[in-house]
Amino acid sequence: MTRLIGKADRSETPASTPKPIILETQGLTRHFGKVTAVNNISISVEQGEIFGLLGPNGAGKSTVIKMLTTLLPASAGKATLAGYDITHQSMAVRRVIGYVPQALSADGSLTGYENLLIFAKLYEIPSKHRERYIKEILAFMGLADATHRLVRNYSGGMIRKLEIAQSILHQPQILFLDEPTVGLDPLARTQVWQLVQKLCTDFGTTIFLTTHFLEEADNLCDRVVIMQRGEEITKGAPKDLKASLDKPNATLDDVFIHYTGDQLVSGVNYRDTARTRRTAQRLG
Ligand SMILES: Nc1ncnc2c1ncn2[C@@H]1O[C@H](COP(=O)(O)OP(=O)(O)OP(=O)(O)O)[C@@H](O)[C@H]1O
Repeated sequence: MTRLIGKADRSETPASTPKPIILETQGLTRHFGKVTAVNNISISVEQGEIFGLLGPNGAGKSTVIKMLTTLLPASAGKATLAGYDITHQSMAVRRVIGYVPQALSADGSLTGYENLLIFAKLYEIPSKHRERYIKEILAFMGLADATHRLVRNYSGGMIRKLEIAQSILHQPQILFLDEPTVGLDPLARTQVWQLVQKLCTDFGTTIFLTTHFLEEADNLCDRVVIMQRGEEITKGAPKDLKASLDKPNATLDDVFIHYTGDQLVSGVNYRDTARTRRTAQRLG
């Protein structure tokens, strides 16, 4: 695929070279009435990084993503993406981001091609380029054979890939993925993660994701933030967070439990939620 953002192979950049900050928040806060969903979050994400937002149900992860994607106004604080302010330059922010929400965003009554055509029009891709771009992106996603099949006949993993295709058609610099592997079987989950990694390593796309699957966050993410009840609990590279526990062979699960206490949230604990979501059928 030739159109995605110019190659910025992370392996070519010496580890010590500081990379530009592409996303930065300062004191980002959101209230819903008396509920403080997100409280004073300050994070910075480097260009080309895979950054993970982790936390139990209700921690505030989706609310952070919704503010950063300009779907929800912040109650306080600020954030910039690729230099654009989410409050004062929301249209510019929307042009440089892609967003795959938790909820299903593909239309089952249309083919994969037709779904992408809608997004191509929304992104104002010139009509003479649309067919080529769509075919390129479907091939990149491994969906070329399913181009003209109705999406209702796709597997959950194929739909997720199509949704990612929709969100990167306009070559965003930053891709937001809210729980991208919920409800997928292990094979489909692995395929989605490989795709995410490929986007990042081959094309320099910055990935900002939320997940309940800590093992995957551990394998994929350059850095993570753990949130609980709207607050930032800890952040860092998974290997540094694990090393900080002073426990042999510590996992990111251990880190999570250490910092959050695996406390009950809305009557369901983290482990139950992760288990439930693992078996959930996204498409019913
Ligand atoms: N539109 C809303 N109105 C009122 N309260 C809301 C709204 N959206 C979120 N909240 C509350 O804000 C808090 C954070 O919710 P949020 O969905 O951001 O958490 P989350 O970490 O994404 O959870 P999950 O993992 O279940 O998706 C919760 O207490 C939630 O009930």
